[in-house]
Amino acid sequence: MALDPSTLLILTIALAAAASLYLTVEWSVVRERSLLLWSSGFAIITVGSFLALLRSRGYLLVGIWFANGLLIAAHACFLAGVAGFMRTRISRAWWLIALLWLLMLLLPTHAWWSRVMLGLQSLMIAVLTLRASSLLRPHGASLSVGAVQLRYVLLIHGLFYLAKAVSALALGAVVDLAAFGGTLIQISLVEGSMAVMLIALSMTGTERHRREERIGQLAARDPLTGLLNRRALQARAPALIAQASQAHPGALLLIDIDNFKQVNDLHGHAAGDKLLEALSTLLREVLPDDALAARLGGDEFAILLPDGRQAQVAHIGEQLRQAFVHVTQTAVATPEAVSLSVGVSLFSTAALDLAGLMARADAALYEAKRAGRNQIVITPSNAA
Ligand SMILES: Nc1nc2c(ncn2[C@@H]2O[C@H](COP(=O)(O)OP(=O)(O)OP(=O)(O)O)[C@@H](O)[C@H]2O)c(=O)[nH]1
Repeated sequence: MALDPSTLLILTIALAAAASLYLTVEWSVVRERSLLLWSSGFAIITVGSFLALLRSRGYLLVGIWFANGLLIAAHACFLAGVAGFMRTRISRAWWLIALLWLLMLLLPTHAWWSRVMLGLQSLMIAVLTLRASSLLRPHGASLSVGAVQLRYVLLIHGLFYLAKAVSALALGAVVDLAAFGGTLIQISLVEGSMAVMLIALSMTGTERHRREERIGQLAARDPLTGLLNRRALQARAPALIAQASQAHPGALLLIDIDNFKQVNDLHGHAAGDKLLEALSTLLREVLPDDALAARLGGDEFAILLPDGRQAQVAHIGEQLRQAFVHVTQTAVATPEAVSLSVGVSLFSTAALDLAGLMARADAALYEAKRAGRNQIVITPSNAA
């Protein structure tokens, strides 16, 4: 079936313009540079397809190959956008493509050059697209669904252009780029309109997902210390508590700064804030990676340890207590020592939930305060 190139071009113009507009609106909300680059790519495709449509009807506005060249520029924008999205820099050598692009515009008009133009153009687009797809490989961090979709859509699109370059240059296919003649060009027009739609769809998903992830992360954190907040601890604690067994007990530590009010009263709120930050830094240094550390509010912190053997917990508590006293002694002068009181609740079953463990740790903390502060009181698990 012979497909009407004009119809396909009009379809591509409409889809690319819609994609460009859609991504611009998305950019106006998210303000991510990659969205603007991708939107520019689609705007360039819109202009290129429009110029190609005019050329096919005999209106040659800017050089015979300019419209095809624009497709290379559009894919360069896609690559730059992907690099921005992945927070990576691409080599300056990619600017050579721009140079090659300009040189290609000087190719003669003769039909034979039509094949050369299509081959070189397809090769450049394939290289740009496959590079963009390879940048989207997850490096340690997992990618969102949108980003994975984009990676595969770009991979297939790039491979298609590679096959197109080979067929244009090596096979004896009929290629009349200027008049959109030949099966290869017709297939390419169909692939083009499909690719516009799929690439744009996966691009819009990528940044939105990242933004939602960022909002989720912010909502889970205490703004001053960056530790988990109470709500996030409540959400994550059940999974950790459920792991506890006689062989692998866990522990909940409640930490409260002693005489913290004196720091605020004598040295100002900012000095108090600095001390809270210093304690959170200590927690990050001393605690194992699998621990959950949260600021519950004011000068009160909670820690859930998956390794809750008594000796291990006592060691961590003691490390924190000593290191904190050292910090306060050198940083703030107060009538009474600013130190840490720690109440611990050990657990070897999931019999108690977070609230139950908190109540026990709170009782132990109260004991520590009553016994003169600056100490750790541990409630063993068999007291549950
Ligand atoms: N700088 C600062 N202070 C805070 C913040 N949130 C609460 N506070 C203050 O923390 C202090 C908590 O004091 P308390 O725990 O009641 O008293 P304390 O002096 O620590 O006494 P003990 O706990 O009994 O040893 C109060 O002065 C609050 O105003 C905060 O985000 N920053």
